[in-house]
Amino acid sequence: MSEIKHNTSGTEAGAGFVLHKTVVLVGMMGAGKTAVGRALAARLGVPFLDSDAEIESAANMTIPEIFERDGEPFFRGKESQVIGRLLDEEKGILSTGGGAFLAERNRTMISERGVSVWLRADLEVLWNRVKHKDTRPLLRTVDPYATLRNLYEQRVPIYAQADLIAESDGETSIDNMVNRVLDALATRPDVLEQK
Ligand SMILES: Nc1ncnc2c1ncn2[C@@H]1O[C@H](COP(=O)(O)OP(=O)(O)OP(=O)(O)O)[C@@H](O)[C@H]1O
Ligand SMILES: O=C(O)C1=C[C@@H](O)[C@@H](O)[C@H](O)C1
Ligand SMILES: [Mg+2]
Repeated sequence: MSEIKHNTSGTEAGAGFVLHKTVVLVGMMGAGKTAVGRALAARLGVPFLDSDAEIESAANMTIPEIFERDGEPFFRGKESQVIGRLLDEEKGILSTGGGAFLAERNRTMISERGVSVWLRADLEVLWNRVKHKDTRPLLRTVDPYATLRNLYEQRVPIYAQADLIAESDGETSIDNMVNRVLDALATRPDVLEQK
């Protein structure tokens, strides 16, 4: 990876890009925020940040353990703090947790200090990606598919407020998703400038 230079105007990355604002990936569980965010950061040679991973390492607990011991409102408080800190610390690619964009204060921080990209996927695609894993406490219900569907219906209108959208269908590889996010960012040279 090429050397990363931090300065007041942006993070100078490899491949002739300068990142002027943090790119914040939002969307449902299983949308690919973590997987695509990591690959996008590697492609651009900029830092990769993940709010779920930061919360887990700060607490030295997994997300299901935090939900179980301290409850969801406690987790949401930590999530806001971590997103605020990561947006302040350095410019990079920030993958959020699936519920992060729902809180108005988080949306305000993100729109003031970054640019949001909604990784949109159909419910069935999301379900196929999350159904085998037990790491998402909100899906630990008697009917996790119905729970996911309810969350999807409630949340889609809020994710739709993101600045940009990249579509993820069942056939799109993680690398192709990176290209789609870059295509969306091509409309925003104020965020990602190609030298
Ligand atoms: N476009 C894709 N093609 C193939 N697999 C994908 C794609 N996007 C995500 N996946 C896979 O789906 C699973 C869930 O993806 P990921 O963990 O990145 O979702 P997330 O949006 O970060 O979810 P959460 O909100 O729970 O953190 C992972 O195994 C990931 O590798
Ligand atoms: O969609 C959600 O509300 C969540 C998604 C995950 O990323 C974690 O942040 C947590 O499991 C909650
Ligand atoms: Mg994730």
